[in-house]
Amino acid sequence: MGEAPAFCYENPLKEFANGNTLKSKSAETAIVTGSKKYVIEGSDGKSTSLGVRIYDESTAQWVHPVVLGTKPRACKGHLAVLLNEDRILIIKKGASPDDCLWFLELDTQYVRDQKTMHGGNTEVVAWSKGVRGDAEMPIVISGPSGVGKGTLINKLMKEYPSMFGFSVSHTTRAPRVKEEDGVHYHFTEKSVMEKEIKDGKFLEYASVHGNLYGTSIEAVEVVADEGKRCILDIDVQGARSVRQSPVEAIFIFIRPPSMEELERRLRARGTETEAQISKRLRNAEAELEQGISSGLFDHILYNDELEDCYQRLKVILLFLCLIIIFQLCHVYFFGSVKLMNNLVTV
Ligand SMILES: Nc1ncnc2c1ncn2[C@@H]1O[C@H](COP(=O)(O)OP(=O)(O)OP(=O)(O)O)[C@@H](O)[C@H]1O
Ligand SMILES: Nc1nc2c(ncn2[C@@H]2O[C@H](COP(=O)(O)O)[C@@H](O)[C@H]2O)c(=O)[nH]1
Repeated sequence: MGEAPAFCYENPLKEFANGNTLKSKSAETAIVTGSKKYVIEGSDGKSTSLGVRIYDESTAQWVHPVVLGTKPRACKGHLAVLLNEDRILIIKKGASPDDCLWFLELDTQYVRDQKTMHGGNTEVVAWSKGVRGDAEMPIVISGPSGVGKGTLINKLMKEYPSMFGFSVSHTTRAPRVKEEDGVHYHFTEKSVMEKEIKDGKFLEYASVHGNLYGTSIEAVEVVADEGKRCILDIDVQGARSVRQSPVEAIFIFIRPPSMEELERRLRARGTETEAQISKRLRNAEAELEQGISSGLFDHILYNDELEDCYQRLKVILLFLCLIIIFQLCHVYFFGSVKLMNNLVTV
């Protein structure tokens, strides 16, 4: 299960075992790795979330890092365990099952990429939620523009409104007639979105057909908080970014029966100018190439007859539900040990 806590001001395990409320001093834990001591600040009665500061022994300085991701809500106390030298597992005291496990990422690929984006010399850490069972695994749906992703997703949401939730992306493109802000997209100014990307608010983003599109961490969490499985409609670049992120997801690529049919659908939709249609069709060729042959996707679906394709999509999703039921049965019959193993190896 990883390493023992490297350093704690008090013994939080003892406190947890006694069921005592932790005193304010013990609401902080510290983990030492290399020359750095990561102090996780618990509730001081004022802050609403857990804080992080770093003591760098090589410079004898305290540093306040850039903290990415949604911060865990403050709690009565917590236990911190260093895992694989690259992240700290936080177990919150008195939190609900879906809020009790968190990771503070110190040196994961994602954090290293973000450090580079911040110029290389800035300390960066990232929070990610620890409870990530299959039940919450998002579904990423990609495919060229006009292939029918939105149509398939709409059918799914209509048939299973309490099971699936749509991740509302941000985009800098102009709204189409009938598109609503906050429902179809969060329509955003480029400068605002660029700032939010820099602040680490996005799980992924990409420049698609000349505009910026991105999935905010909040958009995915809103759906997860509703207890629904999140559906992301994103391009292939975005799918690749999600693959490289700590988020585990199921990746589905939708392909058209032919380029001629794709063009027919795009024109029939009537939402793009001639120049935009040409651009989208040009990009479609590369997207199809990457979608089919990169090994990025778990499933590739032909959207020829809409109803057939929809049924095949449902078979994939139904299979996932069976796995979840199997896992729940496992937890029910064999206790929580297996569940804990899963959680810490996420
Ligand atoms: N199997 C199908 N057969 C015929 N027409 C289809 C099929 N699937 C979708 N369409 C139609 O094709 C058009 C494009 O579909 P849709 O808007 O869902 O594509 P999309 O992949 O979401 O595009 P974008 O990536 O640009 O958002 C729509 O007019 C839709 O009704
Ligand atoms: N990487 C991302 N791609 C996204 C996101 N939201 C939508 N998209 C993709 O953009 C194109 C064009 O969409 P349209 O609404 O302008 O037709 C399409 O392929 C979408 O899948 C996102 O958040 N990230």
